Amino acid sequence: MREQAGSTNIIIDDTTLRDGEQTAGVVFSKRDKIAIARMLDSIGVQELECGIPAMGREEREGIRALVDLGLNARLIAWNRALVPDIQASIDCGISAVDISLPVSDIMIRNKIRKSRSWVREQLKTALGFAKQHGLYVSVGGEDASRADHAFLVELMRITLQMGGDRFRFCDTLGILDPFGMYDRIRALREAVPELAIEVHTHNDFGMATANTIAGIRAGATFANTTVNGLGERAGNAALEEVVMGLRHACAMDTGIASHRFRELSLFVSRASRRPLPPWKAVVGESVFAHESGLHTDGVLKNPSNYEGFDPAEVGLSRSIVVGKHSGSSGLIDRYRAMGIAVSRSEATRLVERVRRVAQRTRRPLTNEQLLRLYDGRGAEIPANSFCVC
Ligand SMILES: CC(=O)SCCNC(=O)CCNC(=O)[C@H](O)C(C)(C)COP(=O)(O)OP(=O)(O)OC[C@H]1O[C@@H](n2cnc3c(N)ncnc32)[C@H](O)[C@@H]1OP(=O)(O)O
Ligand SMILES: O=C(O)CCC(=O)C(=O)O
Repeated sequence: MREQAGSTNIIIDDTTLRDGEQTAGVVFSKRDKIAIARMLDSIGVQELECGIPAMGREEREGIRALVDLGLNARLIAWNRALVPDIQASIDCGISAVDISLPVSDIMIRNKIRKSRSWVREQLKTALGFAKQHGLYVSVGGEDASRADHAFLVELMRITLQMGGDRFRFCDTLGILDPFGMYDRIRALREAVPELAIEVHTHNDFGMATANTIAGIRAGATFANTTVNGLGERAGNAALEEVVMGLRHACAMDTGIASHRFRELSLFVSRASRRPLPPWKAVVGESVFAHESGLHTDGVLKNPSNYEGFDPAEVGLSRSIVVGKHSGSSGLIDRYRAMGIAVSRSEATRLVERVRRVAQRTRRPLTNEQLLRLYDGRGAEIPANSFCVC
């Protein structure tokens, strides 16, 4: 198992407890929030966006309970650029805040119905208040991907001058592609190299993870993620995908211990009541299941033929499925696991029968079915006796 590639200065700010819970219809119990925060902390996630104090008493109590855990991870709370919101964060014992402002003309005009100068002044007021209270501040540029570059640079310079700690570039609608993301972040890095950039992406076109990684490659050092990619509409960039993608596609290690990803994903899936698809990248139960004859043969000879990383790295294990697309190598291996030695010529004969059964039942075969085929009783198997594997 390889947990540590060259380690980097990338900070994962996981927002499962904020944007993840904004998934329409999702509500975490206080107990689940605590358990999720503890798990994320224990695997080394450096920062948790943990909620929105302005939502009221119950949310504040939940945030306070997280503060009281004394985690290693920094807790950061989301706020509008309003002094009372920030005061509510302070009242929860929070020492780091995201101060969010819509920054595109579309949202400035049509959502908050204000002007660029209002945004500028409101940023100064809110950031000034937060800094007077000694808070760590990420300034959130909502809808930054549709904003004017020069205006973003102006806001970043205000942030820097007033002691803000970083700027969050949000692709709020998930409309960028990785090339666009790379160019936007690169240009902002070059314009204001002294201010750290955080990337927050959405998955509306299935590009959230790719866009996050593109942002990191362009120089962002903070990345927002959510477990299982929960989040508004099509969700955010998935923690497990970003961490494993950075590690294996970019040789950048976040230092996060990935071997509990499957356990974490199952927990969040249950807590959010959002099922985890078997094919879910990185953590789905089937992502290391091999059926196709040529793949199975390759994997059995050496797993690296068809696996981008060792399943143990994320707490999964490999399985060989016998079904319609199987070949003799996979079948021999499966019978061997059942304690039965099958020759290649026997396997070739059996493959034909396996295919017929799988075609009829439209499912992989169970050990019991394979035993019956081996004993020559396959034709007796009634279709309705087959279980789903
Ligand atoms: C892109 C994102 O994910 S941002 C995070 C979004 N998350 C949420 O909305 C979940 C939690 N939200 C809530 O509980 C509520 O919306 C609250 C507590 C924040 C605000 O509730 P309410 O006061 O009832 O107002 P409502 O929900 O209608 O919010 C709209 C108001 O916020 C203002 N607003 C929106 N964003 C901002 C901002 N970043 N800074 C300042 N004001 C803002 C709007 O202009 C509007 O004010 P107006 O009525 O004067 O035009
Ligand atoms: O911090 C912000 O500005 C908003 C973050 C967000 O959830 C978004 O823009 O999608």
